[in-house]
Amino acid sequence: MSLQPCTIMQKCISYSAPRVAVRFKESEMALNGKIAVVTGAALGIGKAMTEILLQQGAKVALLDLNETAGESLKEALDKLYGQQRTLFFHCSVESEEQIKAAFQKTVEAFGGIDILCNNAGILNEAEWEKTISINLVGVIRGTYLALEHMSKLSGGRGGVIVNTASMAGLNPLPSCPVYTATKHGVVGFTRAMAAASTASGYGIRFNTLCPFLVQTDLFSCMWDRLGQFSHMAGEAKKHADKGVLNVSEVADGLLELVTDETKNGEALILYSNKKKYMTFSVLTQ
Ligand SMILES: NC(=O)C1=CN([C@@H]2O[C@H](COP(=O)(O)OP(=O)(O)OC[C@H]3O[C@@H](n4cnc5c(N)ncnc54)[C@H](O)[C@@H]3O)[C@@H](O)[C@H]2O)C=CC1
Ligand SMILES: CCCCC/C=C\C=C\C(=O)C/C=C\C/C=C\CCCC(=O)O
Repeated sequence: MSLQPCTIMQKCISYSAPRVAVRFKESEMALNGKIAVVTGAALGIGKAMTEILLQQGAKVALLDLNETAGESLKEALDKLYGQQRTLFFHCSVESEEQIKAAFQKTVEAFGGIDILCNNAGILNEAEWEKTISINLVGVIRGTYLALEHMSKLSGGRGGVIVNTASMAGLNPLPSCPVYTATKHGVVGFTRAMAAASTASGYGIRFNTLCPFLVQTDLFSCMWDRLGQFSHMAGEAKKHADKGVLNVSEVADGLLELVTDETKNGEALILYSNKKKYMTFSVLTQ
């Protein structure tokens, strides 16, 4: 697989139409009547998550900082699924106010929230504070605000929250220490929330997706985002040789975590053509 600098790659990226909508009969759709929110929904993994949730019958609120890409995706999805199936909100996960407003409008339009995918993330070792703010603080903020609508303790129906971490949430990526720290944080936060939910009766399951490399802009553009670690860019080639996932493989992983009601506090590791659940050892005294 060849890796290319961001500028060239962006010219190569063309809009790929969402997968065909009418693949399933209504009775076969696992998420009929469910309401989902996806952050970072306009491109890459979030876009594929949105598509699979729609294919399975859910209504989806798309939240993204990129207004142009978000609105153009909404327009394409309207043609396939009808205008009533999706909402788009121009929203940064760094803004408490914007997330709050997006959740509130979703509940008013669709009648609740059953599924939250905290997916928005960046890789930028040069802007490391922003990386922490989006990748980790954004996930915590989204989760806490969603609890107000989803938790059975506050009148919600319960549901499932899936946070996009990474293999870098389980193993170190030496060229990206801050990205690694944020993704370890997401895995730890999610596991703790899963246990808190069980202990407190939120009625919400919490899981993480931990993909290896995925063919998206984040991956293609990492060349100029490594900051003081840019001399380690060759590491990418070594990793890429082990295989790169496509976004629909990650979306399939999401569907498994959303639909399998036995999964809570799990980290689903996704490699190209294979997947497995992380086994965590628990320290006892
Ligand atoms: N591409 C990869 O190799 C891997 C990516 N991941 C994770 O998957 C998630 C999605 O990444 P990709 O789809 O690859 O990236 P991407 O760059 O293709 O898409 C990210 C989306 O998030 C949006 N976004 C960025 N900052 C935002 C903010 N502050 N508020 C709202 N939306 C924002 C972008 O506008 C974009 O639509 C990230 O959390 C990333 O860390 C995990 C493992 C591997
Ligand atoms: C040179 C830097 C490579 C950067 C690659 C670009 C994007 C990566 C995004 C990720 O989320 C990373 C995903 C997987 C790799 C993480 C850990 C590597 C573990 C190494 C191993 O176990 O083989």
